[in-house]
Formats: sequence, C-alpha cells, structure tokens
Amino acid sequence: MDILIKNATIITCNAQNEVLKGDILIRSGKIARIAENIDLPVYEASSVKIIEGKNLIALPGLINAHTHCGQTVLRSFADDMPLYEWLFEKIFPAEEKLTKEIVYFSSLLGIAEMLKSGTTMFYDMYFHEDMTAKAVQATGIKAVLSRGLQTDEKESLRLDETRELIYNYSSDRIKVFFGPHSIYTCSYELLEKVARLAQEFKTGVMIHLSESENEVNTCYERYDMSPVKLCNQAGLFDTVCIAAHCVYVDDEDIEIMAEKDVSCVYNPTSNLKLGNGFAPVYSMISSGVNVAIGTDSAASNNNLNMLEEMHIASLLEKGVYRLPDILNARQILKMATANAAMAAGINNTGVIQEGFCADIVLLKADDINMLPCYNPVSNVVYSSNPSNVYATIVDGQILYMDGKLFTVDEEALVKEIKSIEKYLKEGI
Ligand SMILES: CSC[C@H]1O[C@@H](n2cnc3c(O)ncnc32)[C@H](O)[C@@H]1O
Ligand SMILES: [Zn+2]
Repeated sequence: MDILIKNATIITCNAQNEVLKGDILIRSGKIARIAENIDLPVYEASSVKIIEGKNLIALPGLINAHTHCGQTVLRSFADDMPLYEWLFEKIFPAEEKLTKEIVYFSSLLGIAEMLKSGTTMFYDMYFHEDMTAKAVQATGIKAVLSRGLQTDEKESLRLDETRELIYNYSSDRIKVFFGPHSIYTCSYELLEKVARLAQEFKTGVMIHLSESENEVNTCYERYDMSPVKLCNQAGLFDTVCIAAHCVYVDDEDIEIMAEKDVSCVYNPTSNLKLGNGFAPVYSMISSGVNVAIGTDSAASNNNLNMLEEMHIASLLEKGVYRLPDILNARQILKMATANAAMAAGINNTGVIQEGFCADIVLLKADDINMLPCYNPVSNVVYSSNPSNVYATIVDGQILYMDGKLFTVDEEALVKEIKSIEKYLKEGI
C-alpha cells in the first residue's frame, strides 16, 4: 500500500543537510514526492495509508555497516576479555555448535532487534550465511551479506558458498560481497584470490582490518608492512572495500584508504569493550576517507542498537581528540545513513530524496526524553533510544510500527531462542 506521511519533521541527510517540515508520499516502495503539503485526489485517498507525522521525525533508515547477525545467540556468552582470547578461546569453539537452524533463528533475533531500533539495512559476515539470507528475505529488511572466509582445509568450500550466495540470493534487497575475515586468518594468497574474484563477480569485499595492536604487530613480523598496505598490495582495494574497525591506522594507511576509496566502519562499542581502543575517525574523515558506523555483533557489543552506537561514536571522538566540535550530530547521522550506503556502492538509499527507496524511520518527537526539541538532529543522535522508534519502513513496507513487528512472530522467536540457549548451555 502506498503511504502518505503528513506534517513530519524530515531530516533528509542529503548533500545540503536539509531539515524540512512537510509531507512524504511513498509510491511503489519509492519516495515519490516530498513537499510542504501533498493533497491526494479523492479517488486515491482510500488506497493510501495516511500517517499523521505532526509529532514525528522522519529520517533515512539506519544502516548497520558491520555486524554478524548469526552470532546474536552468543550475546553475553563471553564478556570482559581481549579480542584474541574472546575470539580464539571462547567464540570460535562455541561457533562449532551453531547449526544452520540456529544461525537462522539467531539472524531473525538480530533482525528483530535492528528493526525495532530503526535499522533498515545491515552489512554482515558469518557462516551459514544462506540462513541469514533466508531471514532477510522473510523479514523484508535489506542486507549486504558475506560468507566469512579463512585459510584452512575448508577454504575453497567457503569460496563456493560465496558463489552460491551470489547466484541464489542477490536481489534488489540483498547484495553479496566476499568476506575475508582478516589478514591474520587468511593467507596472502587467499586475499589475492578474493581480490580477483570480487572483480570477476563485479562485487565488493568486507574485512576486519587493523582492529588490534596485536594484529598490526604480527602483520609487521610476518610481512614487514601494515595490514592496510598488505591488503592494498593484495589488490583488495581495487574493488569496493569496506574495512571494519581501522583502529590502528597510521597517516600513510589513511592516505592509501582515501586514495583507494576504502570505506572504514567505525565500531566504537566493540572496540572499547574488547579493549582495542578507538579509531582515529576524525583524522580519517579529514583526509577524505568515507566512514560508516557498525555495532559489530551482539557477542561483542552487546546489542545491535544503532541509535546508541551513533551516540557513543560521537562522544568517543570528541573526548579522545578533546575537541567538542568534531563529529557533530549531522555528521554522525550521515555516517549511519548516506555514508554507509555509499560504502557498499548503493546509490538509491540512505537519503530521504525523491526517487530513492522508501527506507525510512519515524521517531516519536514528543516522548519525554525527546523534549524539548531545539534541534531534531541532536535529539536523534544524543537523546533517542529504541522506545522512540514509531515505525521502520523498508522499500515502502511497514515492517515495524507502534511496538509490533509485522514480519516476525516475536512470541515464537522468543521460544526458539530460549531453547537454543538451553542447548548451547548444555553443550558448551
Ligand atoms: C568467519 S565468519 C565471521 C567471524 O568473525 C568473528 N568475529 C566477530 N566479531 C569479530 C571481531 O570484532 N573481530 C574479529 N572477528 C570477529 C565471528 O565470531 C565469526 O567467526
Ligand atoms: Zn566483526
């Protein structure tokens, strides 16, 4: 059904950073018109859903640019430890127990959480990624998916799975990238191979890059260069490349990333929680690097709430650089919307603009924690929380409204997750 949102405060995230007051007409999944007042002809009025937006803020759907949705069932499974201990001693062994069915329900759980907190698209790397793709199809959210790749005896099997994902699931709502996990789990030869394949399949790459000091030190020991230089040399930057983390990048790395159009995904909570530090985002942006924002997974964050992630992203950089005027609310919101779409080479979402996909979030502007409102963008970034989300709309479909998910049976999902929790508690 087409939708007319009336009298809303519209944060466009367009190039002019316009904030408007007015109406948005959604037709056939696209933003058909934005105007101060849109009157529908009488014969059309009954077939259009009208949403009174007087007390609503409309913004582009948030894009979680780095997560592992299939890992949501490992929320609170391993906390308060450094990355390598967390990953190699706790997470990798636990992941051995995750069946296809578990990854499906885990993905549903993650998607439900994201829809409830205003996310309309997410970029993901995991195994059994076909199950995440099925959960994406079932719920109506959008995603850029990748099968995580590593070097071991199953390396070529995983590449085959990526090809299958591309053939079976690529659509208007799903893009498939190659997902080399990191420079410490992939051989140099695999990185080179992935670079060639991504070009052959005309797609992109997502990788964990320069996340910890350990990663950088071992990279220098093994290859005598930084992880960024290694990826560049392997050809990974000759295609669309999304680099998650980039905590330990120096000026030369940043220069390479800017020149090669490599996008960074800033995951402040995960970086803080795993004790890795903070990414020099302000320096990257000042050098022309495109930066988006991600939550990483519920096993390292421990939530998939992009509203919270935007808030922390802004505060952390201000504090670290001791510059309160950097990464202002407008910039942060752009990172979580337009910049994220740009990172994956997607040019029809991330902005509220005529002709673009109707991927829109409506926030309640009259909730107690959102008042008063001298600046709606500030209130979104610094004050909002998921309880303020009124509706999450993807391609013009209302997937969440007024506390109800329309494509997820929440009660059944809760039951499934509790039984998975029981099984994992017994088995691990
Ligand atoms: C091989 S599928 C993806 C793989 O990545 C793991 N993972 C999740 N978060 C992180 C992180 O912050 N750094 C490195 N690896 C991470 C996840 O557990 C999967 O095994
Ligand atoms: Zn990650």
